[in-house]
Amino acid sequence: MTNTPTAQIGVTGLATMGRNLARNIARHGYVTAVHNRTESKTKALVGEFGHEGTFVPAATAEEFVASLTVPRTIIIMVKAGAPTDAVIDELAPLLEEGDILVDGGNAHFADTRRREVALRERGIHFAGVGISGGEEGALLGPSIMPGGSEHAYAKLGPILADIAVDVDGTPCSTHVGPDGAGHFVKMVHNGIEYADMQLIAEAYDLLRHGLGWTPERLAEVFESWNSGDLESFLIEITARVLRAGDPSQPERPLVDVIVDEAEQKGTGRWTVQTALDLGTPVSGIAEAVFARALSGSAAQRRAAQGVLPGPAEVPAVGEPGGEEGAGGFVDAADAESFVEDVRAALYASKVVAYAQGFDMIRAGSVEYGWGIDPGAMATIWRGGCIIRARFLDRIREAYEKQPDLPSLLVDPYFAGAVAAGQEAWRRVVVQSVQSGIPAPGFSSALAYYDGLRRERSSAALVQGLRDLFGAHTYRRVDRPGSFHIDWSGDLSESQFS
Ligand SMILES: NC(=O)C1=CN([C@@H]2O[C@H](COP(=O)(O)OP(=O)(O)OC[C@H]3O[C@@H](n4cnc5c(N)ncnc54)[C@H](OP(=O)(O)O)[C@@H]3O)[C@@H](O)[C@H]2O)C=CC1
Ligand SMILES: O=C(CO)[C@H](O)[C@H](O)COP(=O)(O)O
Repeated sequence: MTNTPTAQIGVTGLATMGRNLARNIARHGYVTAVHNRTESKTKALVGEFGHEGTFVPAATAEEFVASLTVPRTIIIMVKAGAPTDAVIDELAPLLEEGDILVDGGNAHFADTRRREVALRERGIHFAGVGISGGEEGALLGPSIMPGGSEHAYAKLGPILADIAVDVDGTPCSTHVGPDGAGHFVKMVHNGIEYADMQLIAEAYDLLRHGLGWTPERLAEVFESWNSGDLESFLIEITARVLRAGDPSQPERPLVDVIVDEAEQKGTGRWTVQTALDLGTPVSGIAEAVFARALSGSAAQRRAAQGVLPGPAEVPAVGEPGGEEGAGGFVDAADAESFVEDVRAALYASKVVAYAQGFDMIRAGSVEYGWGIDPGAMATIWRGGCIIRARFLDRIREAYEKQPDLPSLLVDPYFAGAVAAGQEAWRRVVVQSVQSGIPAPGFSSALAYYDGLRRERSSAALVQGLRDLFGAHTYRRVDRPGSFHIDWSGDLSESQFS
């Protein structure tokens, strides 16, 4: 099979994401070259969906590159890490100066920076592009976070805007910034995704054990929440999962037969690792990553069961999957107000998680000189991606009004919304502690909120301790400079600068 150069764009890597992305591109009228390491996937795509557009199948990397018009645009959609390097190593020698190579996978932004430099030396434009929306989004319109040079974006931008989902006439794709900026923002997106899911899971856990309601009844609660401030894709699919029955025994809730150990591919962990380097407290994302790790610590969990007691005075909780009204720690008469408290706690904690994520985007942008516009990120996350949510429009507005907003939490709308729910939030955290139902996302978000708003923090004592054991010095509230106490002598103070 020898291809003449007719294809406007190529996609290599035709698994879940690449296959649907290629279909999306072809459906928009682009002649699309398709290639996969294992050729059967290429044949399957063209055999099943060839009628949707003009595909140019290629059996080898050489045929694939030869089928593209010059300068070439190629999107790589393979497993992140070593597989991406392997594909780049195979393609790069076949490319020419001016060609554009796009990595649409979930790459670590540091890898993207490294690859961009290496390929730039060969005259190839490398663009790291974050794509979110899963299988369905890739086909019907994802949210796209393109990084890379202005030059690459000039050619790539219109294609990505065509295939991205549209919200209120605006495509959910915009140039994020140079080199690793797109993958950095995608990484933080996924970190927020972790935090959001953890908070939803905590809300479910508290409601389930607090009220003793069935998952099906709780699905109704989440459905009702989805018509208010919490409206989002994740709340919508929570209702779907809770409503689902076990396919092999439909009267049993699916959620009760799924092993309670959350897995992870790594983007949440990368977010936290990077946040530690940047010094940005993304406690909501960190709690979510650690909660997944704890859930997966099967041996320790087994060892602790029946050994570590819980609170003695808590009434018996209905068996998971038991009858409605089997009993929880909340009095039946208080059920409605408990549901409303949990909703308020979820919303406030979610605002904190997003505020922390946006802080991290700003910190990364400053560190790497990317010039990322946070409001533009909120705009492209309004549709297509996993964290799409009604309140992202509010976040967009907040940054439009004040681009240098110090924290989303001090925007008047969000400050008011969180203040309105804070008493309920505190009640829920107290209740979780008293009942022994862990809610690390809710409680750490509340601790962050209190840490942010208090005039004086406990860190003054930490500084005093550091000065005592290590002469690390401290600053004073009443005059500039660094100071140290002669702790082993006469307790006199000396000034260092
Ligand atoms: N699945 C999702 O919901 C999302 C995934 N992503 C990201 O998109 C990318 C693609 O994801 P997905 O479609 O799920 O596929 P996978 O991450 O499961 O990767 C499978 C693809 O990678 C190819 N591949 C693996 N190793 C190599 C190699 N050494 N050389 C060449 N090709 C290789 C496979 O080829 P072969 O068929 O020959 O094995 C196949 O095409 C990933 O980076 C993922 O993180 C982003 C957003 C959402
Ligand atoms: O990128 C995504 C969505 O935007 C994926 O859904 C994400 O990679 C899932 O991550 P994990 O398996 O770690 O939960």
